[in-house]
Amino acid sequence: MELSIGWLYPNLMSTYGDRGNVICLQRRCQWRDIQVTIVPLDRETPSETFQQVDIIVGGGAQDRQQEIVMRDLKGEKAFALQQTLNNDTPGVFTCGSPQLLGHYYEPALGQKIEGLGLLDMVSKHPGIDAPRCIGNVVFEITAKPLATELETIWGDRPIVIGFENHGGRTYLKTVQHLGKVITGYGNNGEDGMEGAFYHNAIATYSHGPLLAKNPFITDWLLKKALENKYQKEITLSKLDDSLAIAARKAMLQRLDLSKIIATN
Ligand SMILES: NC(=O)CC[C@H](N)C(=O)O
Repeated sequence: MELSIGWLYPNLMSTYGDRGNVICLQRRCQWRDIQVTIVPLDRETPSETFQQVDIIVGGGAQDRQQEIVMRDLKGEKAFALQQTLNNDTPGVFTCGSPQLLGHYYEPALGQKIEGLGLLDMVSKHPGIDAPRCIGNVVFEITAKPLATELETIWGDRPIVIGFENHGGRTYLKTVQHLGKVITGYGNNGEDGMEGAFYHNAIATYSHGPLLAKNPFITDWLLKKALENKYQKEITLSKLDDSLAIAARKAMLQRLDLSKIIATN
């Protein structure tokens, strides 16, 4: 079997280590003898390519880079990306990239950046004096049917452990939340909710990188992508996740959560 991973604007949207998500997907494919190609979806890339990949990964970026990306991601490319996500292609979008999938992002300085409007939500930076939302974040995925699917893969509650670093605050309208915050800020530090879930697209504020600390999300993305591509049910072989599990335990202990959450 083979998969292609589309990586949105690798040069402009890799400020926060989210390249690690691409590496995790690649490695977990290679360990299972699944051929994998990484396809940069960049300024030089023709719009058709945005529709030819099996998984999409979008990372975090600074406000200035988000503006450059949105200028490029207009018209045909925007349409192609919308089609891809509406056709249930799985994707993981972190921090700056979900802000661009919503209606708009208002930075602290400069003009409002119009987004794709695919996710019914808006993001605003409260101003240069407002504190950034920085730190370790733990949340439980509650979005349907994702939560149940993840629990089946992981054999445990889908508790996500990550790291957030954002000035923007996101407010959801009709789109489903990804999960409920256990510790950290989440979407806006006010409503206790984190991320968004749309078709098979996971939008989150969590870096980490997300997929290294939460291998069950990596496997869910791969399973969905293979099932879409080969039109049959896929059961992925188990991998040795003992290092990731040890890292998760250490972090829960550090955050004084190990008594409340017994997780893999
Ligand atoms: N980590 C990020 O991607 C940051 C996104 C955005 N520029 C913000 O500060 O809100």
